[in-house]
Amino acid sequence: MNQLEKHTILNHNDYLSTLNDPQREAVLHGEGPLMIIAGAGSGKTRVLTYRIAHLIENGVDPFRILSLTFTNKASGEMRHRIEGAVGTEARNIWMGTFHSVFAKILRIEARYLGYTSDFSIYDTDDSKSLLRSIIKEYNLDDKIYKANVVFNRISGAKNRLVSADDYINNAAIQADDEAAKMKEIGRLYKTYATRCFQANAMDFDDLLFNTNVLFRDFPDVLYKYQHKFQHVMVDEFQDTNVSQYLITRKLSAVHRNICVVGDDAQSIYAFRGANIENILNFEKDFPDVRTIKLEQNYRSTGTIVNAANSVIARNKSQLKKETFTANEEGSLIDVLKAGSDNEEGRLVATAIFEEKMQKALRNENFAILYRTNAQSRSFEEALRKLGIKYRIIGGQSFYQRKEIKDLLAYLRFTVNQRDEEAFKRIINLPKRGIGDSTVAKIAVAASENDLPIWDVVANIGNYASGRTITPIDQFATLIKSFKILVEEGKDAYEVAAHIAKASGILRELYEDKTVEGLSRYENVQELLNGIKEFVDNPESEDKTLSAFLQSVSLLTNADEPDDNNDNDRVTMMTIHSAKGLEFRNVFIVGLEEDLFPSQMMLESRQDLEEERRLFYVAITRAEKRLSFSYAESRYQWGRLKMCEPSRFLLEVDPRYLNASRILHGPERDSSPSPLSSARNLTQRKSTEYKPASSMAPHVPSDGFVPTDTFDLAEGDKVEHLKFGFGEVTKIEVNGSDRKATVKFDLVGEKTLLLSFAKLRVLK
Ligand SMILES: Nc1ncnc2c1ncn2[C@@H]1O[C@H](COP(=O)(O)OP(=O)(O)OP(=O)(O)O)[C@@H](O)[C@H]1O
Ligand SMILES: [Mg+2]
Repeated sequence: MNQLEKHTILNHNDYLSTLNDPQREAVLHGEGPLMIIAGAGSGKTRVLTYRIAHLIENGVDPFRILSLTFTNKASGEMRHRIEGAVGTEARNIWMGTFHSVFAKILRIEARYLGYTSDFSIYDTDDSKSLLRSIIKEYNLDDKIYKANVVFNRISGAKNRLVSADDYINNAAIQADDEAAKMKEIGRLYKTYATRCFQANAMDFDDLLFNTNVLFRDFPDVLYKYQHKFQHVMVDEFQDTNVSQYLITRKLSAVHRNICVVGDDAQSIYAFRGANIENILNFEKDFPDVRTIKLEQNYRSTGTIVNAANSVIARNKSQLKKETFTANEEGSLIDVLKAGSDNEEGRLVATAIFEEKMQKALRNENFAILYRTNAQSRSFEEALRKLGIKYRIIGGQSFYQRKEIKDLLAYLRFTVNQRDEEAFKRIINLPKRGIGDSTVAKIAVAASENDLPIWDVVANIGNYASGRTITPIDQFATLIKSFKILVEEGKDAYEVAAHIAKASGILRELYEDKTVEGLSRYENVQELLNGIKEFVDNPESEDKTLSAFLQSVSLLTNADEPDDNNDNDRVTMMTIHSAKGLEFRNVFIVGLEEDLFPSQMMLESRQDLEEERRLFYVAITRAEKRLSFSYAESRYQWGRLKMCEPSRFLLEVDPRYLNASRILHGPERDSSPSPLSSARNLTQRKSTEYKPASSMAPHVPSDGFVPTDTFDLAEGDKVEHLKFGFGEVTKIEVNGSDRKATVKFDLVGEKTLLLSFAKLRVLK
């Protein structure tokens, strides 16, 4: 069963009977604003789905329903389920992410903003590359003005609806950046925005920013959509930012049928401007809102729900709500302790292997969740060695691969000859002897003369002389020949297949006989297959290249196309992209200080609380079984670094942790290959997994050791790495599960699990 089939397709008659009372009340709620703020797994998304089905069954035209979700995948699943209830009419719902839905509206209304409907969408790489060239053109110090940092500043401004001019004219807004010695952000922002506009391109933030401008400056356009959308629904409402909220509020101002669902405890995008205030503002903006509470969790075992509650209760800023479950208690949470990151990979992979065998599970029942994408490597290697298939959501996804971006850049430039980033990517690809400085000169000439880049390229004789003219002329002729195909009305596949050949991309990859070359060649083939599928799909009304580009430009990393025949894979992804999803068994890995909570999030209480919400999101993805893991050392920037268990491990009520199963790896990182160990499970178990109590003491130089390696008694004075000095007031032993209650001078009483709390006894 995959994620999709797991949810039985809605049956026309019986779906109301599968809801509890408050859920049914929400589904049947008639006109007027509705808000559901409720804990994880309580059926918010289910309510939204059934509500849409119910509206359609009662005569609401699907074209007049707008439903905003977090990933395209989530909206695909929703649509699929609604289709089961109401039939193909479900395809007409305006459903998708904020970005995809508003890109669609912006294409229709592009002319109001001075764009053509073929505008390109710059991804983050394009944006940063453009900024890098501007920073260079201005001769700014790129150690202070890092493209990444500048990009984030501009993005932050856009998400607060601050335009470049607003920025330049407002000293208060600039204060932060000036304090960071970045006085030039305003000028960079302004030039960046101008260059994007000249390139007929919008970046991700512009899709929201420009939608706001469109609705602010063109009341008749707003009027049209306000009247069109009779019902507006928003899932994951806690993560909408100001700009998204404003759009939804305006769109629902006429009919006032707005239904938002979310969970403040799962708000994890404050760094992108998401604002819990939205939830509070909603009640002000819609004083007649009907608020419905959902308190029963249907997803997870009692242990998992209680563990999650014990963690989130530590956050000061949260709305009061209770979650309980009628599901079984389930097994305790395992804690896997590894000597190194490689060993952590092996422990997790072997645990998956064993659980699969013992319970006859499938790969897709498992998910490994980490804080940062870079952590995937050790798990990938270990899973591969055990022959367990996996899929990485995010990271180097298909559409991020170089050869795919190269061909897409050709396609983009064919459709929009003002696209500066696409131009830079392809002008010398395959190599034509056109150097970076020539490319920079072309960009500057275009910018100085306020011309689209294409006008300079197509008339290069007017702007340059010498050797470079011939290859640029040839390039211009090539692009013109591609444009003719589009103008003749050829479909996306015909044009793209021709471009792949005529540009020389396919030939170059074909001639590269290395393994990487071959796989790149296959990737390009795969992209062409995808375009063919798009063209042949009866659901694609518009089969032009431009329509295809629109459909792929907003695929987020979480929206990787599933490999049809091979869905049975372990899922690996960051916690951020796991939002809204659920898996039978979940491993939360890398639970170490500075990694999770991330070092960057330790500076303020707000940041730490956001990080804790992220931990809460991770825990609540699990249905039946949850495991934590951490490594005692890992390489970072080429140096071996000792790591300390995450404070979050200590924050989970120890009642829910399976201390007797704190699984240790071998003392040193010299275990046999996991493949051979998998064949000898029983034998390996006795050598590799040692219960905590039988571990030989390993005393690091700082004197802090897991306390179960020596005797500790009530009355002992101890020092803890995080909590400081304290006195042991109680010791509890339950099998090999040992806990100590310590009264700390600074932070008060804490109950610690002795197998991983690192204490030093003061004699
Ligand atoms: N009344 C119900 N009876 C049986 N199963 C239910 C019921 N309500 C929800 N579920 C199931 O519980 C699980 C969680 O539901 P859902 O994903 O809608 O929760 P959610 O509140 O959106 O969670 P999250 O906050 O993580 O997004 C799903 O598998 C869903 O099908
Ligand atoms: Mg949900």
